Amino acid sequence: MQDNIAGQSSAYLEFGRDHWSALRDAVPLPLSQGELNKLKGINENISLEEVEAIYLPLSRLLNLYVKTNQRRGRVVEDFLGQRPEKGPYIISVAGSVAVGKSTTSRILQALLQRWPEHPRVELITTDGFLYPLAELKQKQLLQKKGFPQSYDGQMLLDFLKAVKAGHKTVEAPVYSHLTYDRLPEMQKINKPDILILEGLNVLQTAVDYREPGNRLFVSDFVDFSLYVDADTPLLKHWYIERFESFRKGSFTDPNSYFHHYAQLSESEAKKTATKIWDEINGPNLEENILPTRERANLILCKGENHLVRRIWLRQ
Ligand SMILES: Nc1ncnc2c1ncn2[C@@H]1O[C@H](COP(=O)(O)OP(=O)(O)OP(=O)(O)O)[C@@H](O)[C@H]1O
Ligand SMILES: CC(C)(CO)[C@@H](O)C(=O)NCCC(=O)O
Repeated sequence: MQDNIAGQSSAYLEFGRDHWSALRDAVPLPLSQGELNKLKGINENISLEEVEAIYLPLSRLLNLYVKTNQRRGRVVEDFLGQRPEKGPYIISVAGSVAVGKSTTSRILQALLQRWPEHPRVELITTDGFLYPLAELKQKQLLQKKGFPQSYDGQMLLDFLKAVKAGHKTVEAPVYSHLTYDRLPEMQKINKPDILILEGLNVLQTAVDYREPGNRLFVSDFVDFSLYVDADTPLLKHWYIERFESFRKGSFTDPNSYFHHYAQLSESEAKKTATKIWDEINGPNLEENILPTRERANLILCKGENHLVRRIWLRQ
């Protein structure tokens, strides 16, 4: 499946791993020991060789895009004779459940904030814009969690509108994987240089509008979009593997929505995770997420062990 992307669309430049990683030579900033430790803190399974080979060149590419955008902003400023309010450069990260969107985003946040042109990089996930659990239950959408209709699309668009307009502080709702629900506290976005917006739905066009006639999409506010891709059997495997590590870890917390799963045996847990994948996350991937892949500016294709095998960059 992954190897078909370039065949389907000549709009993309294709890079093998070696070609791409050779581009890191031009990254002027080597990672300090403190930064390496910080990256390990994001995810202990991430290999530092992978960070250097894949994510450093990616941060350099994004730095070039952001700088170009900043230069374009200065043209408008010269033309107007004054500096207009300007929101952050927005980078979106899409892909399946369990592909590693949040890990990828956190690595990018750590790498991008090292550049002097954009030291303030904030990150939010669209999970916070899922309807609260009680509302999902009432709308009978619990089995459709993560599908387009399970998000408050208008709230997400209102948030992006305010951020892009350069408002000083904008609040976003926060989701907890532990309670499976929105948290009472909000996350404050304080006019960063870059905002990374991560979620299943960031390339989708089908959102639930309160205002008829409002045809804006998330992508209208996004400056650069990434899609993290992997073959479906691998994604299912990663989902089941993560469920298993939750069973031993966070599900043992009595506050966990899935606390009852902590009692399951390993084989029962595998069966449960397989069922959730086959009934919810797998169909959502096929119907709503994968069809958006070729809208992205850049596609990162992962293979075994989350190692990136190929990169496609829209020309
Ligand atoms: N680069 C990586 N190297 C090694 N393991 C990784 C990497 N990226 C993600 N993982 C692992 O893959 C699993 C899924 O990662 P993550 O939680 O980041 O995915 P996600 O796409 O944000 O998921 P969700 O949509 O459910 O929030 C986790 O177990 C994580 O530890
Ligand atoms: C919160 C989402 C939708 C996306 O991260 C996902 O993790 C989820 O909860 N999916 C529903 C089925 C499940 O529990 O995995």
